[in-house]
Amino acid sequence: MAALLNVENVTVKFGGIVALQEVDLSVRTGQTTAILGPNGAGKTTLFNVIAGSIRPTSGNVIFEGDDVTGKSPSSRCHFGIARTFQITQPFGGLTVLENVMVPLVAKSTPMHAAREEAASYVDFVGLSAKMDDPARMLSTGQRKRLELARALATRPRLLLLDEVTGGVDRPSIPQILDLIRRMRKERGITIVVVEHNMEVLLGLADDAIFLNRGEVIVAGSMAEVAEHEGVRRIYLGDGDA
Ligand SMILES: Nc1ncnc2c1ncn2[C@@H]1O[C@H](COP(=O)(O)OP(=O)(O)OP(=O)(O)O)[C@@H](O)[C@H]1O
Repeated sequence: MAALLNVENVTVKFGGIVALQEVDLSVRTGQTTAILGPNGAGKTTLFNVIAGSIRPTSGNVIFEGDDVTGKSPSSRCHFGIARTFQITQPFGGLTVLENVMVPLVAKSTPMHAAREEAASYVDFVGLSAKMDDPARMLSTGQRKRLELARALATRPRLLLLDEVTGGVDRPSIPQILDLIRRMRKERGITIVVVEHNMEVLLGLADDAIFLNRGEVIVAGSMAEVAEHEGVRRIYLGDGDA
């Protein structure tokens, strides 16, 4: 299957710290890819390199054949790359619907069409009943769903999810995972996730890359990577930590 995104030989240095060392990653079209690793492994740095908020010291990021390495996050958004944040950032004073309309209006969608399209995303994430409530009234799980609706409103082909179940109460997690799976299946969106919960990862990801100290230790199918002893040690508590 063709790759939608390729990270090629990317190194990121912060002063003397090498956060990523010659990392390659291929994200297959229509699949969900997980970035795994212990604390400080470079997961967030790799995520930010793909999102465009960190520019690599060397190496390239190629999206659908275009070199987007030097492009800003907002310009990547036009290419079809969207991201969510670990700490959600809705406009608290705007309603749920208005929050989802923002990216559409920013793309010069006429107001009536923006309202209609935004309502379809609000419905897709299961927040129709909250449509006219101010975003600040939402629970953490509902905010995560609003974040997904806002991401959909950028009409992405690649969606980057940062700890999408972080801070969400356990009973609400399956609904969010179901939504993400539907984004992939029904809308064909390719997904990259950074996530600490192995149970979540196993239920979500097709492919995975495992980093340690900025280097790729293993990459392949999620099932294969989950069997790697380094992954088992960190995520499943096998052996000495
Ligand atoms: N802005 C920065 N300035 C200096 N060093 C940084 C910066 N961002 C990350 N680092 C360092 O780069 C390395 C990789 O960090 P990164 O946050 O990517 O790891 P991570 O795998 O996401 O870790 P965690 O699971 O703890 O979030 C770490 O040594 C970190 O201290």
